Amino acid sequence: MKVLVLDGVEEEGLQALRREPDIEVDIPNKLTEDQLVGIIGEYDGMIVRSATKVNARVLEHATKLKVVGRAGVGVDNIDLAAATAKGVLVVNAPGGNTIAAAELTMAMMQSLARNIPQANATLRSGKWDKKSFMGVELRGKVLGVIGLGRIGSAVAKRAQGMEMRVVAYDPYITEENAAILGVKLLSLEEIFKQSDFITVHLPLTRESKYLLDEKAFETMKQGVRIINCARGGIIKESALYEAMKSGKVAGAALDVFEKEPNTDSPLFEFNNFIATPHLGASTQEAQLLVAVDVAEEIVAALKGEPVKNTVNIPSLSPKTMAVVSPYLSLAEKMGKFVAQLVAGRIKKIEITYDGDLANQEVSPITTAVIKGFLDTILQEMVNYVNAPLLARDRGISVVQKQAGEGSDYANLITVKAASDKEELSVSGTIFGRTDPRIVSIDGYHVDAFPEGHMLYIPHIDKPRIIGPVGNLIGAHNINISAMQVGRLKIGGKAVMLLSVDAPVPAETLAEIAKIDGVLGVKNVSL
Ligand SMILES: NC(=O)C1=CN([C@@H]2O[C@H](COP(=O)(O)OP(=O)(O)OC[C@H]3O[C@@H](n4cnc5c(N)ncnc54)[C@H](O)[C@@H]3O)[C@@H](O)[C@H]2O)C=CC1
Ligand SMILES: O=C(O)CCC(=O)C(=O)O
Repeated sequence: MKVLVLDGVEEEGLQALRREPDIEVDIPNKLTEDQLVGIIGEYDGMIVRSATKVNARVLEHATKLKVVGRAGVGVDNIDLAAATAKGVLVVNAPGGNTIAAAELTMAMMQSLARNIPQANATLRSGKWDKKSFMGVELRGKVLGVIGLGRIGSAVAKRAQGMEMRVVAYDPYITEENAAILGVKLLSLEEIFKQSDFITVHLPLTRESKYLLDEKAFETMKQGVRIINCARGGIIKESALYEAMKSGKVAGAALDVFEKEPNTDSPLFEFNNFIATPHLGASTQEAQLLVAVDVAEEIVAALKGEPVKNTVNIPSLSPKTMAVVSPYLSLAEKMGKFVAQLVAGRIKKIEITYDGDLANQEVSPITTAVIKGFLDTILQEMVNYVNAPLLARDRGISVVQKQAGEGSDYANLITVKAASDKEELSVSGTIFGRTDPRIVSIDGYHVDAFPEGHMLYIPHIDKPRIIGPVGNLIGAHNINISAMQVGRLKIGGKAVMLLSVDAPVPAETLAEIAKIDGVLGVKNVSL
């Protein structure tokens, strides 16, 4: 597999990728969009920061691409809708650059308060000018934080260390969580009214675009100072320009712009405006951390293992991850198993969770079943991102049920598939924490390790079935490594599940089907 690394991602952090013998890492110099379009078809994975635009055109040519990793937080340079439609997983590396961005915000705030960049420039131009640079103290000032997530919280803590009073607006966090930080949650209007400094730490979304516009500046305190180390476009630059011109805003610091790169903003005409070229994450520590994180995520994604920081499917909390990850592989295999057994046009897949799983967040396990099922029947790439969409597009209704009828197992997953011809169900469990088993097929008890090649033979429970089946398979020199037989009553219907070292050829299947009492025979490969 090949992974393309762009945008100067810290190479030292890519050890997780380099350790993988099956993964080749390419780190070319800067590529134009046309160059990227020309080569992207060779790659299974790619890692970017913010410069490369992973747009619909690039994704259209990415025929092998399975995962895009963002070495950082913001994914506005990646077309998520196009990636999802194509089944390309997008992962990011949040957390690694939190402190870097929070520290830059603090540096911006102190620079605004004390005119450090301007005084430095004046002095170096040969002027010892003390009078022009009278500053203000941060102590006792009100800091309005908009977006109290990872970075907003880190900024709040640091500002409190400087004896500022911190208030925040974030509709998605609770009063309790804000109170733990010693921060009071206010409405946006109150933030505008009360704050001496306002800093934004939220993603750029339809909702947050131009959150600070003409109207917002009007309601702010005279002499407010503004900082944006999050995303260009949260602040409307033309409105900021007018507010600085009128004197309403006493200073502004931007690390990010509506259009980047930007070297000729009209805002540069103001001496009380300071700017950096999107340096929020540019510390050695942050770049190493995000590279390490994203490289690990890419390896997990390419190996088909669970990923933590997915952007275009719901991220799993470490707690949920710990619960679901042992079941993902079993669930995928159960989906494959059912897909190979059930005949006809599939209409519905119902997944029921019992035991420990009855009260857990199991939707990723449901997705794993669907992924396994569709992987078996579709040519196109199926993954955790597009599996639910592909099922919906094919008119397959997916039903998830918890706390079913109860079972004797500590945990039990039952996958029931209904087609226009038949209904069939398979149950599986994990013994201990890691030992997967298929424990029933259509209500018939079995105990099979879901791996490799298997033969499923429903039959009538009577003598001279098992022996002839074994003889026919042995005659073709195929080794049987395990055999399970389940019946509900003597002489009734029974199922046989054989684990074999190779798929059984079609002609042998035909011979087995002719044995008196055999009701059907199917190869299953997991
Ligand atoms: N300048 C730079 O180099 C860097 C910029 N960033 C940017 O900083 C921003 C924040 O990053 P994190 O703190 O890691 O993200 P986060 O996801 O931890 O926090 C974002 C917070 O914004 C809140 N939020 C979302 N929509 C909102 C709205 N309409 N109004 C108010 N609050 C809203 C969320 O509830 C969340 O608490 C992101 O845009 C990220 O891309 C991050 C790292 C470096
Ligand atoms: O990678 C960078 O330099 C920018 C980081 C950033 O903006 C983010 O993580 O959202």
